[in-house]
Amino acid sequence: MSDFPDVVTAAGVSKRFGNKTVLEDITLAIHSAETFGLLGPSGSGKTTLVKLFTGTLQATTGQVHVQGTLMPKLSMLNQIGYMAQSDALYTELSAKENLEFFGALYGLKGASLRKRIMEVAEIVALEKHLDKRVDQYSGGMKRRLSLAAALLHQPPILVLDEPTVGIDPLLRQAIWKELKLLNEQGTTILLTTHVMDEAEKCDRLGMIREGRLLAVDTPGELISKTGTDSIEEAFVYYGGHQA
Ligand SMILES: Nc1ncnc2c1ncn2[C@@H]1O[C@H](COP(=O)(O)OP(=O)(O)OP(=O)(O)O)[C@@H](O)[C@H]1O
Repeated sequence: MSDFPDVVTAAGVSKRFGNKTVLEDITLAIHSAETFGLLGPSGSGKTTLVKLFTGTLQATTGQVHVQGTLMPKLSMLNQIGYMAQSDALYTELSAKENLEFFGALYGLKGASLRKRIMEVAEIVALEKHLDKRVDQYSGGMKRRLSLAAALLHQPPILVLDEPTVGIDPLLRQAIWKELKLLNEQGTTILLTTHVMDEAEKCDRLGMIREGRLLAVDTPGELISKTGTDSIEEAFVYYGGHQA
């Protein structure tokens, strides 16, 4: 487990593209070994925010720190498993070759890489499809392979941008079980979601709309503070459209 109680922090973070402000004055701390969900409608800035956390983008103003290190910082890549929204896979290669490639990037090799590939393939139920070329994969299989790639190097921080889109409910449950297990073992998980029942599984939620963080709390507190019956209603209360 990390020595830093707040593993990922944003302090007064704004992000502009040209003259368009996409994130405005975001201050947020993600605690060690929690599952933190970012919930917001399409275009609200979730992906941009996670890209700032992974160091894929740089804040226009304000600061992002990961484990106390100012981002972006290339050397922090090993600490983060990032599953982007669009799958960054080599479609002309097999799933196994993709995992070998990503494993090598993280310095894994030989028997330990082979063992780890089997472990992550099992987590996402792709062990029987490892030799198939990725261009023969369905959308959901590609998502699962992307998740497997993010898990390969056992990073202390997982950043998952809509991890279960296109994944059937049974497998989604299995993946959540695995995420919770990783959590218990000390992995910090930050994810974005549109799915309300997933939001309820998070330890804390950040509700985001039009680039602003509207509220951060546990699902239970968000519901009781707003006097509503569900996360969906709480989100609407805070001025969000239904996600
Ligand atoms: N590189 C870019 N240049 C200009 N505008 C951008 C860029 N990247 C994102 N945006 C804009 O920033 C806003 C937030 O986008 P972002 O992808 O962060 O939202 P999101 O909440 O993740 O949406 P979704 O749920 O649909 O993925 C959108 O209006 C988008 O068009």
